[in-house]
Amino acid sequence: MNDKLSGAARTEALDKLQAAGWSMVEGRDAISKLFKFKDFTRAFGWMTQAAIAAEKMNHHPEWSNTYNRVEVTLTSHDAEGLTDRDVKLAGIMDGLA
Ligand SMILES: C[C@H](O)[C@H](O)[C@H]1CNC2=NC(N)=NC(=O)C2=N1
Repeated sequence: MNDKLSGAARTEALDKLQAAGWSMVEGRDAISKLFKFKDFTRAFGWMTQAAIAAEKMNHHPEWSNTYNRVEVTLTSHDAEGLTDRDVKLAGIMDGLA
């Protein structure tokens, strides 16, 4: 699928994501954010909700969890870069946190 973000739409989307704590991944067209929770139960509960939302969108995060922290990377593998799907999933994840 070739729906990679570009031009003004990309700049605007990345500005908003950066203001929300997301940053560009070095060497990849991807964004990442470290989510921190009170404890493991909160972290895993959030992951469960985010996983259900991701599955509904058929758009899946790269992520890892250690105790109360979840490191998330988003990119669109089929487009080999950032798309609206990443922006949407990032917004959902922020809303659930
Ligand atoms: C076959 C299936 O539709 C694809 O593999 C989907 C599933 N989830 C996905 N998630 C992400 N992040 N990128 C993709 O390109 C992607 N593709």
